[in-house]
Amino acid sequence: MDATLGVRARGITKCFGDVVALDGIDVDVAQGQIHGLVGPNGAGKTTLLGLLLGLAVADEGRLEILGAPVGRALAAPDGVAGFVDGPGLYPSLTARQNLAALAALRDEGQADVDEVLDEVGLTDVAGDRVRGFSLGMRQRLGLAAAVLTGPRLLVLDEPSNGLDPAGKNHVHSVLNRLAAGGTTVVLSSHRMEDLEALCSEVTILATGRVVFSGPLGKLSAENRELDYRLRASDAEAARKLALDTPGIRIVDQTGPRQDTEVLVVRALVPALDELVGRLVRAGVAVRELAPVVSPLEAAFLALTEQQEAGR
Ligand SMILES: Nc1ncnc2c1ncn2[C@@H]1O[C@H](COP(=O)(O)OP(=O)(O)OP(=O)(O)O)[C@@H](O)[C@H]1O
Repeated sequence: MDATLGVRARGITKCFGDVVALDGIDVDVAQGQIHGLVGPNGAGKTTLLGLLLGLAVADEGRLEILGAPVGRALAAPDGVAGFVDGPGLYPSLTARQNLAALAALRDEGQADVDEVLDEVGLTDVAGDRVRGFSLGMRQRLGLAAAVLTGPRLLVLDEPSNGLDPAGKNHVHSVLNRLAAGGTTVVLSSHRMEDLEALCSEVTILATGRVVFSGPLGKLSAENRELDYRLRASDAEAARKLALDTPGIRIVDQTGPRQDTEVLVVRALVPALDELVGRLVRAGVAVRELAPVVSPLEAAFLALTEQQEAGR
């Protein structure tokens, strides 16, 4: 057992009849880390989160949570909170009443309820019945309910679903605060930009197997060519310099939103650095330079394509 890990999974397999939802997966999540689960639909993310929440038991393998082995009982392990398939809330109660009921069960005070409502940005609607809440408001209230239990492992399935930008900021700041205080967070998402903003490590799942697990930096640092959007002060001069720079290829833009002021170049980072140097020396200003898809999304697509090709 490793007490420094929030989650340690070894050889975890979970089947539903003939469907192998998880196929012998290994995952480590350090305590106090925000860890993202990524993968195509049906990859096994929710199944894994369900095992962490004690909603199901693995068929094979060993799962340790917060340093303790998980038994065969269907119950949330001590210190674990969260939700899969949306939070369980009482629709006929108000947001405050939902949390107050939970706080009463745990002998928490009303002050905690108001504080956590404020933290998720629901103070203004605290007196409204949950029945009328949008998906994003429910997600935030579900997070508030989980936070109220003072979890040491927080497990969230698609917590960003339905969130507007303000809601997303609230959720991110709650998760960052919890992690800074030592809470381990494991969450799934299809939104790469959220994962990149929040997570230090990710696990990519495809058809029940781990395709990658580790720091985001390791994914971006891998020797992979990416497509970059380049907007320069002189588009024609930039195009000529790009054509002359070894290791740079110009990619035709497709789709209805072609922008003649923007060049899309495919390159490894050193060739891109060389091109930027040449642009600057030629007096061409670089106004925008960013990957067309993020390194996580590119790695995710490449890894899952590789796996599909190998099947
Ligand atoms: N209760 C269940 N009964 C039968 N099959 C299930 C059950 N739960 C999950 N599965 C199957 O297990 C596989 C993994 O599903 P899971 O929900 O874990 O994937 P996911 O990565 O969360 O997908 P999504 O991104 O669509 O939420 C899928 O093939 C799914 O159909």
